[in-house]
Amino acid sequence: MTKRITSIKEMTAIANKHLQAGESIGFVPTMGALHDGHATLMKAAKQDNTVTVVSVFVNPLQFGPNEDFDAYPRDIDKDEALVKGIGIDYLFHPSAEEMYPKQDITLTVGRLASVLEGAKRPGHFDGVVTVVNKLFNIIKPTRAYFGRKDAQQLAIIEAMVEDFNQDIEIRGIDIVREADGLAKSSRNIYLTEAERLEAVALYNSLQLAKDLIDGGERDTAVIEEEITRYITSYSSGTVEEAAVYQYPELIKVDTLEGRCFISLAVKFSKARLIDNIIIGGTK
Ligand SMILES: Nc1ncnc2c1ncn2[C@@H]1O[C@H](COP(=O)(O)OP(=O)(O)OP(=O)(O)O)[C@@H](O)[C@H]1O
Ligand SMILES: CC(C)(CO)[C@@H](O)C(=O)[O-]
Ligand code: BAL
Repeated sequence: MTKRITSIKEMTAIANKHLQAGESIGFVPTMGALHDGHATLMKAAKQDNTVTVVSVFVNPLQFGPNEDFDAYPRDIDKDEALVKGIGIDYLFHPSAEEMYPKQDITLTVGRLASVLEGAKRPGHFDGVVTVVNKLFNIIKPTRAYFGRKDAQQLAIIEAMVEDFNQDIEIRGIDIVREADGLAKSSRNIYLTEAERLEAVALYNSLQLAKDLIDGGERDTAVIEEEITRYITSYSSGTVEEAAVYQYPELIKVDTLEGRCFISLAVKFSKARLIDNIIIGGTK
């Protein structure tokens, strides 16, 4: 039975009770509009831990002034049904007033946020680490689960727990995709019918890049150009970013070497989608 909790005080008391009993807490932070990608994170949390917590909170701090905070899909009852179906113990769903009564102090990420999504969405990762820190302090997880779809977010959270000496194991979970390869995302609902069909171009272009790499291509400029050419030829989307970065250092590389990922951001009429493929490593 899942218990829905909106109060920070109650959530913390429950977390303390479980930790004092020697139980482990697995935590999945989300912004709701839950889908199979989130479900995979939840199942991993359930498998690894005694107690599981999922948070649903559309965090105002990580949205820019011209972004989709108001339009972001919200349906807590539907989310609760999915969370219940998986057998999660607690659904933490605080209000913005509960989470940010004062907001006198927020965190800043620095270099890791100066590229990729951080460069395109100024302040975004400051908002993410601020809310994830608060959620970690409230829920005190033993392990926390993040999707590899948001590769830069995962790298930043890993750096945060290291820099702040937080004794929390961060687990990255592989990207869950639709049957045609499109990465599952709450924002896919913004796609028109025609764009939904075209959006498979993101995945296909990353597969094309993988084929080039498997065929020996090491020049990242060539790989980036091919991805852009493919997306532009097969969809109406605009490529905002197609770039190869070292993971987890998030340094742009000219030649493929070691653990890298190709990051892709494409803007359709309303939806801005991201995807990536990891090369030469496991994270
Ligand atoms: N397709 C997916 N595969 C694996 N993990 C995912 C997938 N989609 C989301 N996640 C992960 O779920 C967590 C919560 O993400 P979030 O609630 O923002 O969902 P989302 O579908 O990514 O939404 P958005 O459309 O805002 O990107 C994040 O760690 C994210 O990386
Ligand atoms: C981690 C997160 C829940 C913080 O608001 C969000 O950035 C997300 O859904 O990936
Ligand atoms: N999944 C990342 C959260 C965001 O786009 O704000």
